[in-house]
Parts: sequence; C-alpha cells; structure tokens
Amino acid sequence: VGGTQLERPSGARPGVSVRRSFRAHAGDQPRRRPGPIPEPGTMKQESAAPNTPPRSPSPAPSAQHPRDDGDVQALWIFGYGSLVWRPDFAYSDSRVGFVRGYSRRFWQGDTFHRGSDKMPGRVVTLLEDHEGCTWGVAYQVQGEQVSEALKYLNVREAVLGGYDTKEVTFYPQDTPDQPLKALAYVATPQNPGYLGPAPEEAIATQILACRGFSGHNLEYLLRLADFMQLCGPQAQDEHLAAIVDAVGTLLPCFCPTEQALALV
Ligand SMILES: N[C@@H](CCC(=O)N[C@@H](CS)C(=O)NCC(=O)O)C(=O)O
Repeated sequence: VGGTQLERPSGARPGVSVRRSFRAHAGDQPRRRPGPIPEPGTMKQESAAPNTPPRSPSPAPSAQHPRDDGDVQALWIFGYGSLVWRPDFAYSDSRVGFVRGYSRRFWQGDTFHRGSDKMPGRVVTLLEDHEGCTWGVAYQVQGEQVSEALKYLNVREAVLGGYDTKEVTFYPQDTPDQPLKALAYVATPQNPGYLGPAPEEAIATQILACRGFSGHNLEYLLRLADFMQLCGPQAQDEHLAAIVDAVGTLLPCFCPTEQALALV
C-alpha cells in the first residue's frame, strides 16, 4: 500500500511482533479521494488521562444541518472501523475523537469486503455499553458531498455490510467540551451478517484465515490497531489489543516453513 509511513507519538505502546506498520494511503484532500487518516500532527497528545467530556457538556448540535429547501447542508459521519483509514468519500474536515456509551467489537461477519460466503471475515460494530468509549474519526461533509457520501456509504455499509445508521455524540480529541452529533453505521444483532461474541483467540483465527474483495481481514485488524496507536496512550481498546495479541501468538503456526515456501 503506497504512501507515507505513519508516525507514532513517542511512548506509544510497543507493537506486538505481528504488527506491520501498514502504510496509509498518502494524499491530502483532492476533491474525490480524501486522505483517510488525518495527519499525525492533528492528533495532539492530550494529558495521559483519558479525554473526559465536561460534566454538563453543551448540547451537541444536530448531526444534520438542513437547508431552507430541507436538503441536508452539512453532516458529520463517525468512522470507527475501515472508515478510519479508508473513507473513500469526499469530505471537508475531519476530527480524531471518541464516542461514549459504546464499545467496539469484532462481532459483525463480512462476506464481501474481508471475507466470502464460505469464510466470512470479522469486522467491527458498536455495542451499547454505558462504560464504553470508542475512538475513531469524524468526517464533515458539506453541500453536494452529503448526498454523495450517503449514497456511497449506503452501498458500502448498508447494502454490502448490513450496517444501519445511528446518531451518536462525538467528542473531538482537541475540543471534548464541544461535542458534535454525528451519523454512525452500526451493525445490530438483527442483521443477517451478525456473528456476535466469540473468544478473542477464535476471532483472531477467523481473521487470519479470511480475505475478501477489499483485502485480507488481517489488514483490516492491523490498520485499526495502527490508528489506535496514533491516538496515543489515552485511547485504549482492550478487545482490539487482545485480538492483535492473539494473532501474534497464532501467527507462527500460520507461517509455512522455508521448505514449504520453497515448494510454492
Ligand atoms: N461502520 C464502521 C465499520 C465499517 C466497516 O468496516 N465496514 C465494512 C463493511 S462490512 C467495510 O466498509 N469494509 C471496507 C474494507 O474492509 O476496506 C466504520 O464506521 O468504520
């Protein structure tokens, strides 16, 4: 994958042996293909304490800003899985931050992007969790970008992925006291692709074995882990970290021997 090597803030958690620092797509924000992960410089390291919104945060403005003719003029879209590194829609602004009340889980099956009908991969969804906090990226779309983004995401997320939309409150890392309403795509247990909970080792095994039209499921996992490292020590996702560690443990068993490689 071409592009610039992601820089890690000093003190970031050492990657597990399996981690390869996937190169992000390079690129600033040309009209059609925006750069997926905001430049590391925009992720100022706050204090080590987790960003906590103020006790009585100001009410977040609605996610959708309708125009006089009723069309939506501007919208924030929250990404917490592949949208973190590959939004693939044009946007005007982006913020790294988090949503509260949700935990990210690799509990959604995927038979298109990272898996197949015979070997469904595992991708993430949001689980309602009062104590939960999920880090990701919010993208602002404006004007004609709104309909283009929603049309594109409807196919990628809803039609192909089984996700539904949900309004969430997003806290930008740099301004957690100015929350934003955003649209998130969430795979609920009612969707046919939902796989639900499994031991992290089983999830790791499934991820190691699957690939789909968008690439290997392992790439999906490690790109998300890379993003979380970039967010700094205040951004923790124990579920994600446990799966990455399980992959690191399992990987030697998946590596063919030199002799086997010589035969290919
Ligand atoms: N809705 C989540 C998860 C989205 C996600 O990972 N969706 C899959 C669809 S099953 C996808 O778009 N995959 C594209 C890829 O794997 O590159 C997000 O906001 O990032």
